[in-house]
Amino acid sequence: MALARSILVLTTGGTIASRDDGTGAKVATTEGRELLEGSEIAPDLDVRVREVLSTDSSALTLADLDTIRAAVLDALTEDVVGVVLTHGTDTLEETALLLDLCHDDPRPVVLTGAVRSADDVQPDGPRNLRDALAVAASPTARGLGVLVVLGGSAHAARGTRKLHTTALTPFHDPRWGAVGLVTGAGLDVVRTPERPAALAPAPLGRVRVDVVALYPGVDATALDAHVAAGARGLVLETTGSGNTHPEVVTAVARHVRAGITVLVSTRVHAGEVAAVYGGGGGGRDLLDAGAVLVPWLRPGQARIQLLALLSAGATEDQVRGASW
Ligand SMILES: NC(=O)C[C@H](N)C(=O)O
Repeated sequence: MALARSILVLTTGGTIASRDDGTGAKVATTEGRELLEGSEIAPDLDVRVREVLSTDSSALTLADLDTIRAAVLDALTEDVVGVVLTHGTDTLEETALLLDLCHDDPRPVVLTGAVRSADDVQPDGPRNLRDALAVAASPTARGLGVLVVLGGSAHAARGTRKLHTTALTPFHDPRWGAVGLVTGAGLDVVRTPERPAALAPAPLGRVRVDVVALYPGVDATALDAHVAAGARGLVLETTGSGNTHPEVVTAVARHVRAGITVLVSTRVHAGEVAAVYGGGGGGRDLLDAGAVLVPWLRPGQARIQLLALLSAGATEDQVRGASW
C-alpha cells in the first residue's frame, strides 16, 4: 500500500470554528479535532491538527500574525506534503499575503475558512476543509505558493480579496481570477500566479503602517494623526484611480520629506491605480509629492507588504521597486 501523505492542519479560529455562545453571538470555540471530525478526509491522507490561535480574524494583532507565520514555517520543517491553515475570512487576505511573501517552498500552504458557522444547519466549513486538504495534497498545487480555497475554487494569495460578506464564494482576484478549481482529484490549475522573490521573515510589530481612508470633504487630520502616532508608512485608500484633495497631497509631500513611506491605493474594487489626473489632488500630484503608486494591491494587502518590507529592513529603492 502507498505511504499516506501527511498534512498538518493549523487552526486559528474564525467562523469555521464558531458557534453560538448562548446569547446569539458567534464565537470561535470549536477545537481543531472537532473540525476534522466534521470533514471527510481521503483515506490515503494522514492529517494531524495543531491549534495555533482561537480568535475572530478581525481581532488579530501583528504579534498574532508573527505567531501564525512561525507556526506555518515550523510545520514546513516536518515531513508533510502541504499545510492547511483554517482562518477567519475577514482578514484572511492579509494573512495569506504575509505567508506568501516569505513562502520559499514548493509545498502548498492552503488557507481556508467558512462563511457559515460550525453550528449552522448547512455549514460550508466541512466542505471547504475537505477541499483545502485535497489541494494541499495535490501535486498540481506544488509551486503555486500560498492559496486561498473556499467555495470550490483556489485563488492566489496576492491580489485576492474578500468581496462579499455572506456569499459562499467570498474571495475573488479581480485582476486574474482563480488559479484553479477543486476537483475530486485535487486542483485543476488554470493559471500559474506570478510571485516575487521570497522575503526573509522578520517580526512585524516593530513598525507601524496605517491605512488612511479618503473621501469627499477629507483633510489631512487623519494622515497627520497617524504620523504623530509613530507610523513609518501610510497607505492611502484614495478615490478612483488614485486621486484625493490637494490638502492631502500637500501633507503627503511634507511627510515624505520627513522619511515616511506613502503608498497610493484605492477604495475601488478592480482596475489599475495610475498617475493620470493633476489639478493638485490627482494621482500625478501624489507621485510628484513622492508617494509610491500601488497599481494592483488594495489597501489591506499593500499595508501588509509594506510592513513586511520595512520590518525586513528594505531600503527606499527596494520599497519603490517592489511588485505592488
Ligand atoms: N467568516 C468569517 O470567518 C468571519 C469572522 N468574523 C472572522 O473573520 O473570523
